[in-house]
Amino acid sequence: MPKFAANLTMLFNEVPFLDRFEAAAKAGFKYVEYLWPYEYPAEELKAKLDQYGLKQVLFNSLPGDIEAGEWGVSAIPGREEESHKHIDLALEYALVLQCPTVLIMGGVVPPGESRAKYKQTFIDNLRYASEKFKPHGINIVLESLSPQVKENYLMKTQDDALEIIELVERDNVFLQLDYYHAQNVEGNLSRLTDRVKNVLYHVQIASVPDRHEPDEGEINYPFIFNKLDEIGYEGYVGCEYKPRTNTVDGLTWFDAYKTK
Ligand SMILES: O=C(O)C(=O)[C@H](O)CO
Ligand SMILES: [Mg+2]
Repeated sequence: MPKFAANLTMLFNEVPFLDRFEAAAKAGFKYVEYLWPYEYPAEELKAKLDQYGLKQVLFNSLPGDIEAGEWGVSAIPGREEESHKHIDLALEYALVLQCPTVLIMGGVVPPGESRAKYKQTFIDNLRYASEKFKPHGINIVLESLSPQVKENYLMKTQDDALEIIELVERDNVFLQLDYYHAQNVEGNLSRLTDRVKNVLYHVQIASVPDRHEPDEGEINYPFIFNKLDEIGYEGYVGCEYKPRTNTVDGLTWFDAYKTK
């Protein structure tokens, strides 16, 4: 049975961020993820995790200048030094938070720019991250994003991410499969799950088309959860969705999976 992680960036927005740890624990979650921890001292977040008996299972490297449309700098030629600073900072936080996995954000490839150059830049920076994280047993994941969320992001299909994982040639770089994006871009989710299973390390879920709770829309998540069990997936499943109304009211789907 999947191990579900509350995504505190998307869930429990009814309360301030630092109160979401308690809310998630009260709702029955044992694991949490969120996009970026950097607004708070790592020690303060670790104290929250400990206070509510939660394990942090994922967070991301910094996104760069979101206002300017950036979504990661590690794929952007000329920003290598900044990328390495982001990676070093992510390592600092991962060690304090005892978080086993970091998503390294690649970046947007502006129209007219060489995708090949961005891809090679990302590969080089991932190798840097791999070397830094390896001694601490921390793994890296890459995620492909649908154009309606982030147009011209370096990785759109799962094959885009698989290609980079292969080219990086490091044994601590894996795939984060977000079924919301995968359904929007390519569908065929059960066969896709089979195809990526050897490098599948983190999963995220949300309904399609509205990115709400996994109990509506065009994806049959109970079937997907059984599929993940079938392939022996032992990672986490991040609940990265926008609640229809109130987070807790929308968690009825979770009742069947909550570890008592
Ligand atoms: O956008 C998503 O689906 C993510 O999981 C990343 O955290 C940010 O792109
Ligand atoms: Mg995601």
